[in-house]
Amino acid sequence: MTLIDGRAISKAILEGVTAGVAELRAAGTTPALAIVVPTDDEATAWYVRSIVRAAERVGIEARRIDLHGTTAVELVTELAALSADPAVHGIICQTPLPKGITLDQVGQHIAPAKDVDGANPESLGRLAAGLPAFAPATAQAVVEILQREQTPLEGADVVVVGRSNVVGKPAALLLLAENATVTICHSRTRDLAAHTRQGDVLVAAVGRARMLGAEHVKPGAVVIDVGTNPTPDGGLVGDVDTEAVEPVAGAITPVPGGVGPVTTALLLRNVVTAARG
Ligand SMILES: NC(=O)C1=CN([C@@H]2O[C@H](COP(=O)(O)OP(=O)(O)OC[C@H]3O[C@@H](n4cnc5c(N)ncnc54)[C@H](OP(=O)(O)O)[C@@H]3O)[C@@H](O)[C@H]2O)C=CC1
Ligand SMILES: Nc1nc(=O)c2c([nH]1)NC[C@@H]1CN(c3ccc(C(=O)N[C@@H](CCC(=O)O)C(=O)O)cc3)C=[N+]21
Repeated sequence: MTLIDGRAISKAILEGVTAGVAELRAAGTTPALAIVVPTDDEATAWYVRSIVRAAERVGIEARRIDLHGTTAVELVTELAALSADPAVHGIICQTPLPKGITLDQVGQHIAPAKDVDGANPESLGRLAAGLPAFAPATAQAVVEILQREQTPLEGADVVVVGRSNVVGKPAALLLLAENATVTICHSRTRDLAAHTRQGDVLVAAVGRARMLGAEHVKPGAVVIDVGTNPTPDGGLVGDVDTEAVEPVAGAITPVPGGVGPVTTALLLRNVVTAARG
C-alpha cells in the first residue's frame, strides 16, 4: 500500500508556478489573486491563510477581501468590480456563503477568464462541452494526483462519490476527458458499496468522516480522499477510514497531506495561467 504524498506533489507544482511568476514579472506583470471571504468559518479561514502563505512564497500578490455576513447584492457588486479590475488576474470566492446565497448565483459575476476556482456555471458548462475553462482546483487536484502517480485512466473504472458542483461533478468531467469509465454516486445511490467496489480508482467527496471502509474498496484500487472533516479535538479526517482501507487499497491519499495541499498549488497555477491571458 502506497501513501500518496500530497505535500511533495504540491511542492513540485509550486516550483513550476514560481518559474511562471518570474517570467510574468520579468515581462512587467505581477500576477494577483483576489480572495473573497464571505464567511468566518474556521476551516475556510485556515484554507485562506494557506493560500496567502503559498502565494507569498511563489511571488503572487494575494488580496484578501473580508465580507463576513455580506448580502448577495454586496457580494455580487464586489465580484463584478474585481472582474473589471485589470490589476486582478484571478478571483476565488470562499464557501460556505451566508444563508440564502449560492455559489452558482454569485459565481456568474466572476469573469470566466479570472474564474480560477471554476465557480461560474459557465466554466462548468465549458468543461462539460470540452472547451477551455478553469475547473475547481480541488477537482483538478484529483486528476493531477492520479496522473503524477501514473495511474492508468484510459478505460479504467473510476467511481466518484459526491456530485457537488465544486468537487464531484467537475472531477467526474475531468476524468471522463481522460477516457475513464466514470460512475457518479450520491446520497440516493442504492447499494453504494456494490458500485464503489467496481472502481479501479475511487474518489471520495462526500463530507462524512470515515464513511468509506474496506467493504467499499476493490483490492488494489487507488483511493483519492477529498474529504476534510473537522474532528472534535481540532484535527482533520477524510471521508475514508484509512486504517480499515489500507490492507485492501493499492494506494491512498492521506488527510491531512493529500488532496488539500495539491488544491492550493493548483489554484495558484491557475492564477499564473489567467495572468498569461
Ligand atoms: N481538500 C479540498 O481542497 C476540499 C475538500 N472539500 C471536502 O470535500 C468534501 C465534499 O465537499 P462538497 O462536494 O463541497 O460537499 P457537498 O456537501 O456539497 O456534497 C456532498 C456530496 O456527497 C453526497 N452524499 C452525501 N451523503 C452521502 C451518502 N451517505 N452516500 C453517498 N453520497 C452521499 C451528496 O449527495 P446529494 O447530491 O444526493 O446530496 C453530495 O453530492 C467535504 O468533506 C469538503 O470539506 C471540499 C472542497 C475542497
Ligand atoms: N470556493 C471554494 N473552493 C475551495 O476549494 C474551498 C472553499 N471554497 N471553501 C473551503 C474548502 C476547504 N478547502 C480546503 C483546501 C485545502 C485544505 C488543506 O490543504 N488542508 C491541509 C491540512 C489542514 C489542517 O491540518 O488543518 C491538508 O489537507 O493537508 C483544506 C481544505 C477548500 N475549500
